[in-house]
Amino acid sequence: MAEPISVTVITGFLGSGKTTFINHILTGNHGKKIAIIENEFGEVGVDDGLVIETKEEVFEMNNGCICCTVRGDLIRIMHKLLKRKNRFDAILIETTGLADPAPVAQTFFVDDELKDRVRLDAILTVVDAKHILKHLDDTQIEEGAENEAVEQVAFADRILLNKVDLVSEDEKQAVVRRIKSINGAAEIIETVQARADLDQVLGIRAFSLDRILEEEPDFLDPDAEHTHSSDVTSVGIEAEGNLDFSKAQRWLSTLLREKGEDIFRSKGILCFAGSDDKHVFQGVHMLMSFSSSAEGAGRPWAPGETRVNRLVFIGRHLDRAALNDSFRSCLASSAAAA
Ligand SMILES: Nc1nc2c(ncn2[C@@H]2O[C@H](COP(=O)(O)OP(=O)(O)OP(=O)(O)O)[C@@H](O)[C@H]2O)c(=O)[nH]1
Repeated sequence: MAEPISVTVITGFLGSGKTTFINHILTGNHGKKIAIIENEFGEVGVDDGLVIETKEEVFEMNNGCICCTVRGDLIRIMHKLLKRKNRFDAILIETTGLADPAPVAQTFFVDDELKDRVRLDAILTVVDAKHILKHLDDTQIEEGAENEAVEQVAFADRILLNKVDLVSEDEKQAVVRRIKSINGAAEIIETVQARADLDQVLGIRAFSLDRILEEEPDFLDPDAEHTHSSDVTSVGIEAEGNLDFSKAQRWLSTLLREKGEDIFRSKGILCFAGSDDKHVFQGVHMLMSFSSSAEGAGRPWAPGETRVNRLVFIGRHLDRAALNDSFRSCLASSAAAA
């Protein structure tokens, strides 16, 4: 029988740098044929426009959460990939920032076909050095629900301590201590823009079933209970039309300055009046940035592609009507723009 295909599960809280990491791998010199399975949280998917275009194949699963409702889809995609004549050397699975990696990993041990033909190489957890403590110590999570940021660190075989450019040495050491208190076994790799040495993250044979069973004795029980906190929700906006750049920038910077504690993650693909480029907006709590396809961010508009603004806000206490209204008031052609 052929050598099992290596699967890497990439997890990490909202905005930690998972897509950045995937892009780093895709542009790296690994000589492997890689398939990517992506699962994004939020009513409107944006990541398909943010993963850079390469010859690799990307499969999206955006109809629910990979660790709960769409595990059947994951199994179906995996079976399909295994049937391919020209096989993949490796499969990367990017989970949503709110996923528990354990049920995803379990899939490869309880499905009879996958068990024999796939080898879970590692669970890699990307950690945002600036924001992780806020989420590990989140006191607002509903009773009975899991803190997914803690689960993601606990289940990691290797941790990418990312965004070390945003913290001081003391802050970084505090994060390292906290990570080690949750998971003393995982090696920690410090990164900026998730630029880890590929030999340290792919084909590392780091996943250990024994360690996981120690951590979670019912890991192999397909009926094990698993409850997400339901107060973190998303508001998606999908609309044609050109935005006025200054208005949109003012709107988003004010919004994140005032509500960035509760808005964990925001991102979007935007159309601006007077520009043919695709523009990318990225927000993680109060930090935000704009970039464009002309600068290499995201894929440029394809010929004939309908230009649609797609934004998603993920967090607590989101005001859907206010977000939609303020978006509309930034349209260059709207009455409010006059
Ligand atoms: N300063 C800094 N920013 C980073 C670094 N790595 C990623 N970012 C930025 O952080 C933002 C989020 O990165 P993504 O890679 O989209 O994060 P993600 O984990 O895929 O996010 P979601 O899956 O949407 O939750 C983007 O604006 C990135 O450019 C880093 O090392 N330093």
